[in-house]
Amino acid sequence: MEIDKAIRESDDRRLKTKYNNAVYVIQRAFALYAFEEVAFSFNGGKDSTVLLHLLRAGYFLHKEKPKSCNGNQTDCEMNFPVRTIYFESPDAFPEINSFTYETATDYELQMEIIRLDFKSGLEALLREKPIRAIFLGTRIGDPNAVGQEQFSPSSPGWPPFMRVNPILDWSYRDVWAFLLTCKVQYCSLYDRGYTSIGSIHDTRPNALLSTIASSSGSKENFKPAYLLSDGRLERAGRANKLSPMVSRSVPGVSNGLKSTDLHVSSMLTASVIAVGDEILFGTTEDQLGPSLCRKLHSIGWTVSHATVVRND
Ligand SMILES: Cc1cc2nc3c(=O)[nH]c(=O)nc-3n(C[C@H](O)[C@H](O)[C@H](O)COP(=O)(O)O)c2cc1C
Ligand SMILES: Nc1ncnc2c1ncn2[C@@H]1O[C@H](COP(=O)(O)OP(=O)(O)OP(=O)(O)O)[C@@H](O)[C@H]1O
Repeated sequence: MEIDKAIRESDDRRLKTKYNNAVYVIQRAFALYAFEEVAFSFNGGKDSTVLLHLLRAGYFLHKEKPKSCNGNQTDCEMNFPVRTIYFESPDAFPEINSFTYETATDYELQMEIIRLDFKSGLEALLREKPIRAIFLGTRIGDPNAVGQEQFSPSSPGWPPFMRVNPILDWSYRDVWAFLLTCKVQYCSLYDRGYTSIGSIHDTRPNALLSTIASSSGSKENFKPAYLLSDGRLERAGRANKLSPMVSRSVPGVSNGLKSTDLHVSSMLTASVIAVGDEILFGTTEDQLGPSLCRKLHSIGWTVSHATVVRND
């Protein structure tokens, strides 16, 4: 199995630990549920691409290799029998759609396309199929990961199934370390500065990866997603990270990117307050404030005030 080999040969110890733990969770799920009772929720995003390869590795390690292969079975020859579900939306990027379809063909995934919202789609699926557990590429830091564990029952009001989150504890860096170490394909948008991908209306390249100052007037280019140094800012290009009040004011027009930009730049204003007698005494220089201002500016915020106040 190429993935397993690539990780074993890597000298990234942290990645090895993350990989082993994720594969352990996958094998636990395969031991708890029959293959026809599990599904893999795949949307062509970077996290679900990682999960696809982990699942194939976990499945391969879980199953005994057929004797006739003499251990020489290649990845392409390995049939992966887990049902794959993709909630296809008319608002998805064409690059995401084509990557999802191409990957399903390349890895012979039994992919079902669902053209309903998540909840209704899952209700319909569970009425028809004996599914009890669904693998997701959810990670800590995703807004919907709050309160979740590696095995978390679906929320109240949702159809009943177990959410299995093998990469819940993976960081942004871990995701890219895995994709680059294993040399697997990922959606081309990530090479154009997109770091987390929602719909065409609410997602744009991450400004922290811009190669030019926004004021210079020349065409803006973006570095690849794996060069983002602070993974906590991976959702900086997604408008729905904004407060509900700000998000609601973004109209759902077909070319929503421009109007989102307008709202982001006109509505996101910050004041930076440094607290410290030592700064006011002049014995310490405030280094955090200026660096925070630079960071906020680089992701499109306006800083209206920067102040130093006393400890009390
Ligand atoms: C297979 C699947 C199961 C889900 N189960 C739940 C759930 O139990 N409770 C819930 O609030 N949201 C559930 N969701 C919605 C996700 O929490 C989330 O909104 C979605 O993955 C989009 O994430 P994003 O905003 O990071 O793109 C589920 C989504 C999928 C695809
Ligand atoms: N449209 C969808 N169809 C199927 N599964 C989905 C869909 N949207 C989200 N999911 C599931 O939810 C997980 C978390 O979604 P999320 O958007 O955070 O990650 P991602 O799309 O894999 O990567 P990125 O954060 O770069 O967009 C996915 O990995 C996938 O398992």
